[in-house]
Amino acid sequence: MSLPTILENIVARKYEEVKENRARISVDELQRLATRADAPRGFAQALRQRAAAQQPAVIAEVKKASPSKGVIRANFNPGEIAVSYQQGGAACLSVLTDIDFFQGSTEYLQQARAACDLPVIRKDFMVDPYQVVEARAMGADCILLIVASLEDGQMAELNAAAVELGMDVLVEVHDGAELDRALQLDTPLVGINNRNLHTFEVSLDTTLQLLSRVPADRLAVTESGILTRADVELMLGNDVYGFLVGEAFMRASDPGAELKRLFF
Ligand SMILES: O=P(O)(O)OC[C@@H](O)[C@@H](O)c1c[nH]c2ccccc12
Repeated sequence: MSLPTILENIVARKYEEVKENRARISVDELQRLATRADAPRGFAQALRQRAAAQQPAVIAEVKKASPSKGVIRANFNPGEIAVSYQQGGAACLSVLTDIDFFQGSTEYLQQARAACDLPVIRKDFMVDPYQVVEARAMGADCILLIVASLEDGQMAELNAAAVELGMDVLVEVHDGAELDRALQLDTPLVGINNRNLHTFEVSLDTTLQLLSRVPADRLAVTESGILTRADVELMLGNDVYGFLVGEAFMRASDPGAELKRLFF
């Protein structure tokens, strides 16, 4: 028997976390909070607008740490980072809310979103509809669904829950079999993760190889490992306009200035 991968460890812990949270706040209470939350900002729409104009549509990530890299940014103020990203030309934000593996938090998402006008994706490992309601209650405009960690039925259920609450869905794949499953969902945003979440290996070829199989009515978002201007040009040269970038920005003293330097 092989050892569990990091993704399997994270997902196993997620089911526990959902149980703990449900014991603290009932789903009915969360639903009430979701009803009162600030109206969703159009996440997919913001990306599509840029891509239609053949401009980079950048989802800029607010990420303090990761399991593969440890602490990425010590001087971490989500509100300041959000403002800087907006000034640098980001279309949307991504905020890690996972506590145990990414040192993220709900508060970080709330602080980042309150500091700017950009739509925000809750970057976490969604396994239960409870987390989708939780996402809207904290103000999220979009959720991430990672195909590698979900059954088809679960994916459909989580997608429906998000749409019901007015949120968009970014469905993430890293190989052809996962892409086939992702395309069964009626969602406009397909993320191609260049980082294999089982092994942490990063290769931009992942995007280039899967790209031709993404239908024209979906927006492909290349995720992870975009570090240089050459990486950006490689993607734009292949008509990839959607980007999800964290580390390259988080390691710069001024994240938004680095965004502008790499993309504009
Ligand atoms: O920091 P990077 O290499 O630019 O990557 C950002 C983003 O793609 C990455 O954080 C990510 C993509 N999919 C995820 C799923 C869970 C956690 C994190 C991620």
